[in-house]
Amino acid sequence: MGNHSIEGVEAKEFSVLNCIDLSNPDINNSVSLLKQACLDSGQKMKLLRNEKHRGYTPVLDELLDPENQVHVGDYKEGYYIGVEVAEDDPEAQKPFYGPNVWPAEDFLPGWRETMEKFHRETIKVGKAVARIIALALDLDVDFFDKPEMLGEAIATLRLLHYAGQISNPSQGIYGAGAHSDFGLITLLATDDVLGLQICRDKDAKPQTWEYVAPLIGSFIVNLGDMLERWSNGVFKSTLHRVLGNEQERYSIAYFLEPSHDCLVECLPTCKSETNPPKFPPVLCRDYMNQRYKDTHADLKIYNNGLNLPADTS
Ligand SMILES: O=C(O)CCC(=O)C(=O)O
Ligand SMILES: [Fe+2]
Repeated sequence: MGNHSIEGVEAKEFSVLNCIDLSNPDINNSVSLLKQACLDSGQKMKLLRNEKHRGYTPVLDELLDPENQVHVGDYKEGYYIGVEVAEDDPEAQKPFYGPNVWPAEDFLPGWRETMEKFHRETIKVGKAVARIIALALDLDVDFFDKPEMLGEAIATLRLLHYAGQISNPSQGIYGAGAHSDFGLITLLATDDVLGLQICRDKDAKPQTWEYVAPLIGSFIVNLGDMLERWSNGVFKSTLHRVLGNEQERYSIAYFLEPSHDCLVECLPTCKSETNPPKFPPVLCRDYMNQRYKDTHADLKIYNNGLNLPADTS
């Protein structure tokens, strides 16, 4: 990370955050193992995500932009891995805590260990970025480190695979529909296939979309909707989408949200008499439940085994 102060730094210079070096040979290994797993669709459905949002999410399971996606979901499949909490631990009562869904060790040897390590290491990066955000908002540097914040974070790793379905915005076909992520920030690692686009000014009409150039060995940092709410719009959440071309693409998203019981409300440093809060306070668990419900297929559609949402392409 560079030594720039936040104030007065042009938005472009924030790309110095790309210099966080997390290159880890294990990750390459896990990507090839994941590819192997993707070839076996019977296995995948055995690992189907559960009501805690852990496990495999099939193509079209998620629909992020219902207005433009004409009711066909995202052409991506994924695998959610959250904070591992044993079934008999009282914390597992919380909607986003519980045991993960893991493939059998002999099916993907070492995979669980690699993913758990990635989860542990990435949260440290997320907290480091959160400290910079805290300073930029005139808060104590450790504001987001408190237990009710990221001390007991909901932190979800999601491995994503785009099989090469070509997107066609005029027909509402997207790798991932336009959206902003739900939480504080998302750390995104991608392969070298172009696909991710951001819209810098989400209120502009028409919207302008630009590709984000992949940079191997670095994270793209997307700002989430809770940060927009906390900061009263000082930080706008990043509107983004993925366009597929015929190339296969892989990415890893690490979504960082505060504790279940965190009340996300306008920060004292972001409001004044002339600038009152723009958003009502929300409880993190309620907000997350609603956002997942709004964007993911009802699990009941999978009751008949391999039934996927209708693909009208
Ligand atoms: O695959 C990507 O680059 C982005 C994925 C994404 O935006 C998401 O899963 O929320
Ligand atoms: Fe996203």
